[in-house]
Amino acid sequence: MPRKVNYGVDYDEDDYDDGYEDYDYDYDVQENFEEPETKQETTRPGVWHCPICTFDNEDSMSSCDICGVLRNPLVNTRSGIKNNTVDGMSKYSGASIMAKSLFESWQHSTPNKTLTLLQLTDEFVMVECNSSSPFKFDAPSPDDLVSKGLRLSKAVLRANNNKLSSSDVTSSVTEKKTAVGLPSNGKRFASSSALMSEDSYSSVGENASSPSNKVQQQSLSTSLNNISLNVKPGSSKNVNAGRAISNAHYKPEKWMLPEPVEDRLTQLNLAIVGHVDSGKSTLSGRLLQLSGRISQKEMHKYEKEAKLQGKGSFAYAWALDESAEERERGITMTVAVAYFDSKRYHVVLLDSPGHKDFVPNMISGAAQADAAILVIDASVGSFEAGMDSTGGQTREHAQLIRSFGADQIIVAINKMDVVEYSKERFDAIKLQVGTFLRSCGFKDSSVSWVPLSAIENQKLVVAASDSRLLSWYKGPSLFGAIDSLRPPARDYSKPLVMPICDVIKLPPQGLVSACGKLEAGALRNGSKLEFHIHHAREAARVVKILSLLDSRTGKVTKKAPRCLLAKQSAVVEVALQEAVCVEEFSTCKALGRVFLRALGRTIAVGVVTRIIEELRE
Ligand SMILES: Nc1nc2c(ncn2[C@@H]2O[C@H](COP(=O)(O)OP(=O)(O)OP(=O)(O)O)[C@@H](O)[C@H]2O)c(=O)[nH]1
Repeated sequence: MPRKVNYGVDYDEDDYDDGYEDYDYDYDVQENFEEPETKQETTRPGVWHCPICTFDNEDSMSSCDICGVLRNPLVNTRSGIKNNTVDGMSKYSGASIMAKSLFESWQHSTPNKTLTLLQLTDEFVMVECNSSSPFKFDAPSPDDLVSKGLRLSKAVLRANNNKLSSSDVTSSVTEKKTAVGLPSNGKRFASSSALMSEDSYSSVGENASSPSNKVQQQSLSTSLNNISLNVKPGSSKNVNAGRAISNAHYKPEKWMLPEPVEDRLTQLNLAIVGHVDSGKSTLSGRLLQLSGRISQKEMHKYEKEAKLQGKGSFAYAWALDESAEERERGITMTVAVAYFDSKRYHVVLLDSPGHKDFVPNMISGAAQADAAILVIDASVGSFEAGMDSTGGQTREHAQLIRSFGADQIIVAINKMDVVEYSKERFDAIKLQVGTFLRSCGFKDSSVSWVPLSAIENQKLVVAASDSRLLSWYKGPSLFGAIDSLRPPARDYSKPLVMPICDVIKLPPQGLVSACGKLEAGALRNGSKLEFHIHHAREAARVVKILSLLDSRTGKVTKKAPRCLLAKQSAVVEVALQEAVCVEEFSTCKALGRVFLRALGRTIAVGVVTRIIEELRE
């Protein structure tokens, strides 16, 4: 429906460099928009229908189990409250679906090839590209898969470990006990131990002996603590010395360095994240359709099928949400992967689940991301639910994305049609989210804002046609914002590091397949490898809180505090139940980022500063 038009962009062009101390961390900003009338829920016996996300909740629920919106009118639901969480998570392996798609991506560049981890030879893990048939991905839970793969790798590594000389490997295999520094506070450190830019991290890592440099931090939030891991003196010396020597001696072979090829698009792993029902899958489906990856015929099919199931509004989402349960529930449960080309990039789109129960699956996507689109539902109630400090996935996803190293983010303020393309609403959301993103460690210059409507195709590829949006926004479309992202840096000259996102066992042949994102180095047939699994989940125990830190200066303010409160920063020692592969952040950023979760919530983010006890069996 064509409407009126008006004016222009209000991009922040501030370049923040490392001036984190300049930020205003008080992000509990009051909004100054007028609340449009809220929609009324509809009810059927035993269930009430959420007016925002259309989910049918049990009558006992006082707020929507999917999007968190309060029931309207609020009904007394104290008796017989049942936690109607989404179950079946373990049946869906986001990682495996992602693995499948990543193999497809591999095929994209090298047709008819799959990446197969064949076996450990006497000395090395061999990775080979062959034309074996695709794997089966009817996998159990992602974490089961990863830990199974980890165990298997560990077992074989143990058997072969004594044959791996320091010149063959460049980093530690496993660690068991670590000390974690928890800087909290939602603020970044201005100096060595404050929340830093990635460059700052590197330089700090070189001076790890300085007390103020022992803890390095990454993105923080006001509700989160930051963590970093330490090693006991002595053992760390040997561990790090060995690593430094082998890295210093490393010389990439000629084939490892990329040849400048014109006309080849740079690959960009782009995670689509955000609160449940904000429209991530719909937006992803739209992007695929507009970039020609979904044909009109396919789209008609999705529309027809979605209508038949009474889920007409989910037609675009169906392109990504492929399982029957996802479609029936109208939510994404696993990371879906799709591809499209923009002018500059071959985009690998990682559509993440927004529901709180599937944050572990979302993490699989976040770990692969070079950049992210944070989708925000502009409608009244939904945006606020996403920003809720206790359960809002807008906040949690932004923190996780940043803590995995993606420092560029596009904020897609979606469903602008629902708020009549109101500039006031857009500005209020931008103010609140912008302050929060700064507290997570995003520089203003690395954040772009696009008001859009995925359903009405406003501002996705071309200029808006709705006059109300056109009247005040003349900035880039979502495609334009994607093309404005900085290309990801891949360090080909360093030794190979490939954190594994998925491991699939092929029992008949006794083979194990693995896939992951190459963080550094290069890979080809017969490459000698060391595998790291960096988003494995492992039970851990806080052994002791070593010191509290001033979150601005990073200086120790108190030794051995008895407890750690929200927003505080600290160095904490953590013991893991089983060994996992990690590196100190100064050695390898990708393997040095950690976060702690408890009771289904992310409670702290930070980095590994020291490995205390290394398991080398
Ligand atoms: N009015 C309006 N509705 C939208 C828009 N984008 C998505 N929706 C609707 O929002 C609902 C949820 O959309 P999804 O794409 O499934 O949301 P999601 O964020 O992928 O959901 P999860 O992955 O389960 O978190 C659907 O009914 C969509 O039709 C939009 O721009 N405007």
